[in-house]
Amino acid sequence: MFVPNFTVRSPHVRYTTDAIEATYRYETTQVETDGATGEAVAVPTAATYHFRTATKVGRVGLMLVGLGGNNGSTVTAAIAANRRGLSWRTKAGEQSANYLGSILMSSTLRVGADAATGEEVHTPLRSLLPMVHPNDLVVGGWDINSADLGTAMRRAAVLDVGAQVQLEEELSSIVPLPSVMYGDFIAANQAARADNLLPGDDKGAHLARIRADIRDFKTANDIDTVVVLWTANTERFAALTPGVNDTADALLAAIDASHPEVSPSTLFAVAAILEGCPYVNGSPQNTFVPGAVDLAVRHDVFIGGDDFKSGQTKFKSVLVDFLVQAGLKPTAIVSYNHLGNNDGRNLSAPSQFRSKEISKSSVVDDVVASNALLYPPGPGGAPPKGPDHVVVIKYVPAVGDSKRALDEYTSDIFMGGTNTIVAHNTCEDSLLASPLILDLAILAELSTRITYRTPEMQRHTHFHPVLSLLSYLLKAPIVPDGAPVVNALFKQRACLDNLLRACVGLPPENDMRLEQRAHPAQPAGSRATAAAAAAAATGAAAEADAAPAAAAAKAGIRRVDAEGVRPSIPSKEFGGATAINGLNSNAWNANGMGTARSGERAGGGGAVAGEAAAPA
Ligand SMILES: NC(=O)c1ccc[n+]([C@@H]2O[C@H](COP(=O)([O-])OP(=O)(O)OC[C@H]3O[C@@H](n4cnc5c(N)ncnc54)[C@H](O)[C@@H]3O)[C@@H](O)[C@H]2O)c1
Ligand SMILES: O=P([O-])([O-])O[C@@H]1[C@@H](O)[C@H](O)[C@@H](O)[C@H](O)[C@@H]1O
Repeated sequence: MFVPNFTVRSPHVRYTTDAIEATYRYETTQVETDGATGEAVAVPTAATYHFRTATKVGRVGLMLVGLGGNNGSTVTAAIAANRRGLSWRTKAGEQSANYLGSILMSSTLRVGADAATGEEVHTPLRSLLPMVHPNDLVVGGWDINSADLGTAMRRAAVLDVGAQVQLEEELSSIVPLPSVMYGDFIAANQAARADNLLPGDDKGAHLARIRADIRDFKTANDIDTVVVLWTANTERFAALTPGVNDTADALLAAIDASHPEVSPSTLFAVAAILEGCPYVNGSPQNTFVPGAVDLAVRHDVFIGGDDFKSGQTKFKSVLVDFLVQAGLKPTAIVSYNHLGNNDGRNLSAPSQFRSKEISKSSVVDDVVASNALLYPPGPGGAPPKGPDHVVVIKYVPAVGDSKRALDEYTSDIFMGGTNTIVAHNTCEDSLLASPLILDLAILAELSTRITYRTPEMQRHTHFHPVLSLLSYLLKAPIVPDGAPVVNALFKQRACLDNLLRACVGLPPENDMRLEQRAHPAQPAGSRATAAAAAAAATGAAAEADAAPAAAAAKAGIRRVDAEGVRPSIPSKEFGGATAINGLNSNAWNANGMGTARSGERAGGGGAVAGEAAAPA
C-alpha cells in the first residue's frame, strides 16, 4: 500500500502552526567492558529527546562551486527540465524529465502496517518532514571557467540533445561568478580552463568577495537559506600545518596572510560558514581541515562531506557489507574505472588521483572493523588486515562522461573455497552524481530547521555542525570528533530514515514484525490487532483485548465507517493504491473523516484535519 503522506496521532506528537514537535524515547545499548578480564556487559539504556522541526521552508538557494562543470550544468539543467515538465524524443522513444537517483524524490520508506489489513504501508521519504522541492531551488554559483551554462551543458555532453535544445536558452542566461585558483591544488591540465578568476592573489580579499557574492545572491533572489556545495574539481590534500589550519583563528589568519596551504575549497567553506550557510564538499579532498571544523562549531553552521557516493563506490559499500555479513571473507577488491570527462582529466594527475584513491578505499573500513572473526586485530591491538584493495582510474577521453567501472571481489568461503564476483557498470557519471547534489542540499536545509532538547538541556539546539546525517550520499563521510565512521550503505540509510521518523515521533524501523510471528498466528490486520493498536496509541490497551470495537469507540476513535474497515478502494491518483485524494481509505480519526495533511495532498491545500495531539 502507498500513501503520499500521513500524519501521526500520538500523545507525544504535536502539529503547531509553525512546527512539528515530538517527544521521542531513544533506546540503545551500552556495553561495559573489562580490559583485564575481557568481560562485557550489555546495558539497555533510554533517553528522551524533544524534537522540533520548523515547518516553514522558505526560498532555498543552491550555490555551486564548479557550476559550469559536468555535474553543475547537468543538475541545473535537470531542475529546469523538471520544473518545465520537459520531455523529448530519443531513439528509444519519448523521455520525460525525472529525479531518478534522488532518495528524497524517488525512494520510499515503510510507515508501518495497515491497521485493518496488516498490509505494508509505504510513503515517499520526502513526506516525513516538510522539505524544499528541487523544482523550487534557486541555483547559482562560481566557476574558474566563464562559459555560460548553455555552453557548459553542450560541452558536458551528458544530456540528450533533445533536452539540451529545449534548455539552451534558459541555461545560457546563467553565467558563473568568477572564482579562485591557487597553486597546484587542482591539476595543471586545468589551467587552460581558468579564464574566470578573481583578480590578484589576496586570499583575504577573495574571501570577502565570495562572502559578498553569497549575500548578493540571497538579496537578488529573495532567498531565506543558501546552501553552498562544492562540485568543482578534486584538489590535492592540504598539508595539515600547526598555526595555519589547525584552529579557526589560525585559519582566518592564514587566509589574511594569503598562506599558500589554504585551498580554494577551504576558502569557500570559510566564506559559507561566516555567512551562516551550510557547506557540502562533493569531492574527496580534505577541505575540512581542523580549523574549518573549529570555525563551523564556533558559528554553529553545518558542514558535510566528502565526495559524492554515486556509483562504483556505492556498489562497493553494499557488496562488501553483504559478503562480510554473510560470514564470507573478502580478500581482494580491485576497483577499476576509466572515464573521459574533465573530472577524469583532472584525476589523471597523481596528487588529485591520490585524494580520490583515499576516499574510494576507505569505504570498507567500518565493515572490516565490525567482524573480528574474519579480520582479527593485528599484533598488539593493531588494526586488522583487511582485503587487498586496489583503486584504478584511467582517463580515456573517447568515453566522455560515460564512466566504465569494472570491479572484482574475491572472497574466502567455506572449507578453503574461493568466490569471485565481477561487476561491470557503465553510466554517465554526472547522471548519478546530480541527484545526490539535490539530496545533499535539501537535507542540509532541512537540518537547519530541526532542533532537539533533552530534559537536561535548557533550550533546543541543532545537531552537531558536522552533519554526519549526510553519510549515505558520501564516500568518505566526515563525522564529529570521536564518532565512528559508518560506510555500510544500508546502515547509513537506516540512520537517516529513523532520524526523520523520530522527528515525527515514530519508532525506528526494526523489521521485527513480531505481530506476524505470534502463535497462534493473529490473522494479518485482525480487528483485535487494529483495535489494540488504536487503543494502545491512546493508552486504553488493557481494554482492547476484551472488546475491540468498544475500546476503539471509548478511545474516541471511530472507524471511517460504522460497519468496520472499508475495503481498500483503489484510486486512480495512486495507481490502485488504497488512497483517495491523499487520504488513506482506512484512516481513523475522531471525526470519522479521513486524516490529511496540508501541502502535498492531491488537490493541495487544506489544514491538518482532526484535533492536534496533546502537546509533547
Ligand atoms: N559521479 C560523479 O560525477 C562524481 C562522483 C563523486 C565525486 N565527483 C566529484 O565532483 C566534482 C565535479 O565532477 P564533474 O564531473 O562535474 O567535474 P568537471 O571537471 O566537469 O567540473 C568541475 C568544474 O569545477 C570548475 N572548477 C575547478 N576549480 C574551481 C574552483 N576553484 N572554483 C570554481 N570552479 C572550479 C571547473 O572549471 C569545472 O567546470 C569532481 O571533484 C569529482 O571528483 C563526481
Ligand atoms: O562512482 P563512484 O566511485 O562513487 O565515484 C566516481 C568514481 O568511480 C570515479 O572514479 C571518479 O572519477 C568520479 O569522480 C567519482 O568519484
